[in-house]
Amino acid sequence: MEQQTNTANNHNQPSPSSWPTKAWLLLSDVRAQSPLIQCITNFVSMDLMANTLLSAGASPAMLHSLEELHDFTPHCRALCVNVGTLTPSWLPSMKTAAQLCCQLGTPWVLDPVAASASGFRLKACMELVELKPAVIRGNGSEIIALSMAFTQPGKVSTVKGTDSIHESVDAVEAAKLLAKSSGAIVAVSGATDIVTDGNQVVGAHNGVTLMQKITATGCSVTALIAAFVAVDKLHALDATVSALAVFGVAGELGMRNAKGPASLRMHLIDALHGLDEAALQSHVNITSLS
Ligand SMILES: Nc1ncnc2c1ncn2[C@@H]1O[C@H](COP(=O)(O)OP(=O)(O)O)[C@@H](O)[C@H]1O
Ligand SMILES: Cc1ncsc1CCOP(=O)(O)O
Ligand SMILES: [Mg+2]
Repeated sequence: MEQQTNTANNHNQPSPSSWPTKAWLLLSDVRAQSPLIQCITNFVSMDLMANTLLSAGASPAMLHSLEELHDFTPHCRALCVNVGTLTPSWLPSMKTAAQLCCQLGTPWVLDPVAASASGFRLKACMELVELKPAVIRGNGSEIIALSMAFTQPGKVSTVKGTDSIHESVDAVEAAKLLAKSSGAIVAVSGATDIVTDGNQVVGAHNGVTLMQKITATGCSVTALIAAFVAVDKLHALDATVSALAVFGVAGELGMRNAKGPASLRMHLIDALHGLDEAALQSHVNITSLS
């Protein structure tokens, strides 16, 4: 039986001065509870995503076989679904796991990688959104493409591939529309990470530019969001903002020792593992944008 204490749940909507405390309490809860997080993700991201979850204190499991879901998924505290290397044979597993989570009240998080790169992928992402993710996290181009698919049927916003051709701030209105039409918290990563429930908009200003040059940092922060939502599922917006800020702070601290993307990847994981309250109090930079 996993420990269910949740110190962060005792806090109301954070004021700007209490965001670092909120982030610290949620990270502490992840470390104390070590929630089991199922990840159905792309081949590129499996390693970094699992190591991100482990270094934050969560317990990752990369299971995607349809045959295992009914036994395994009910034991998870959250699910992360990522369509990065989507094939028709994987989609039923993603949908079944998401449906199981909905039935069980388990939060699940969607990463719509390269959402409009193909008609197949966009349709799959839309079908997954219908299965009520607690959070959708993408880069600017992905959120604009997915939002447009729901709000302007027939129009397709192009994506280059998995990297964004938009700034996150250019996707604020699209994120709000997607949040309203889906009921999910929507997060747009970038220089400023933007999080919205459709009304309130919060910005997390942590991170370093070089994080864009490490593949699967976006995928990994989506999984970290799943871990934070697992320990505070009634406050998914706060959990999402906190996870993005914590990952960004780990990037900032890791950058002190990094010589380039490869060593940043290593030092970011080390920094995430070693994060303490003092580091979060001095580095977390979250503001209201609404
Ligand atoms: N210009 C930037 N400055 C600081 N952090 C950034 C910047 N761009 C991306 N990041 C961070 O890198 C991580 C991955 O984001 P992003 O590159 O937007 O996702 P994706 O890999 O899905 O395209 C996030 O934690 C985000 O905050
Ligand atoms: C390069 C690539 N191709 C398919 S999935 C993937 C990884 C994308 O990771 P991220 O969205 O975190 O950059
Ligand atoms: Mg991505």
